[in-house]
Amino acid sequence: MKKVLTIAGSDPTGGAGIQADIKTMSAHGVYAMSVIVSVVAENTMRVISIEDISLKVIRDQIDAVYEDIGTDAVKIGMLSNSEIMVAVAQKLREYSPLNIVLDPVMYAKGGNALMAENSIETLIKELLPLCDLITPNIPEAEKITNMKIHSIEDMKRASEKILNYGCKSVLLKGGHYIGEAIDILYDGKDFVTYETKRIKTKNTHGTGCTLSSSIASNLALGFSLKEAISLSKEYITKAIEKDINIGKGHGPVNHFYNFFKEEKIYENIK
Ligand SMILES: Nc1ncnc2c1ncn2[C@@H]1O[C@H](COP(=O)(O)OP(=O)(O)OP(=O)(O)O)[C@@H](O)[C@H]1O
Ligand SMILES: Cc1ncc(CO)c(N)n1
Repeated sequence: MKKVLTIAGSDPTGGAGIQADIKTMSAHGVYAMSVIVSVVAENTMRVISIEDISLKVIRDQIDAVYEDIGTDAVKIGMLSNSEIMVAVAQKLREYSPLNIVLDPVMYAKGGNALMAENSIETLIKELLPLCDLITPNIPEAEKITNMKIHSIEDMKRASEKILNYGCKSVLLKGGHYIGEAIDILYDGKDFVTYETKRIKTKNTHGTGCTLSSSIASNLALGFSLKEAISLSKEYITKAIEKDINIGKGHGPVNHFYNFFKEEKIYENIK
């Protein structure tokens, strides 16, 4: 069985963060593990409070995973400050896991900060060079590159700039763009566009967490990066489409619909 680790924050209402990651990974037939770096008291409407786990316990959790089980892919989500980023980066350098997917979470859907503004430099310096893929949304890409993104051309220019910081590839997500839901992959050679129709819904809490966990799972299962993203784009689109309408705000997506029966490619899960 393939094993995937998420290093991220937790959401007690189960729509984003660690909980969304574990649901997504389980739906892909991989064994999910988690290192919790912050406990976020949040729901579909707002963030109430955030408590970071101590650096020691973050490091110990990562050691616990690698001492015993190991990973085929790692998804990194919310890292709330520079000290946590440095601690996680140091452990990643120590264990050199394959298939690192970084979702540079900065804000919750309601606009609350999940990452300290002054830690962007650390994110760029410490974590980007370790990543196989980074999956920023448009506001996150704007912060990383210090440029405004208003068009597909701007998305491409921003991806080139982010790749120069040392990660192997960039998937710039267009969930926040007007028009269709267009994500663009840049791997240093080609731009690949993944486009679906925009679904009319308010229930998009945790879409980024779900997409990055799905990509990490598909990479662990042995798919190439381009295949993994294509399958994951299909997964997130169906998860948004099969609306479950939970909560009073931006509700979670659906991990419970049996996508596998529809997807021949998943018949051989071991
Ligand atoms: N309304 C929508 N219809 C179809 N696809 C969508 C919609 N909203 C987002 N997506 C897709 O969902 C994925 C996640 O993108 P998005 O930009 O929403 O991430 P995000 O802002 O990081 O999410 P979050 O921070 O809430 O976890 C992308 O593939 C994007 O194209
Ligand atoms: C813990 C956590 N991670 C990520 C996001 C972004 O969706 C969120 N709202 N909460």
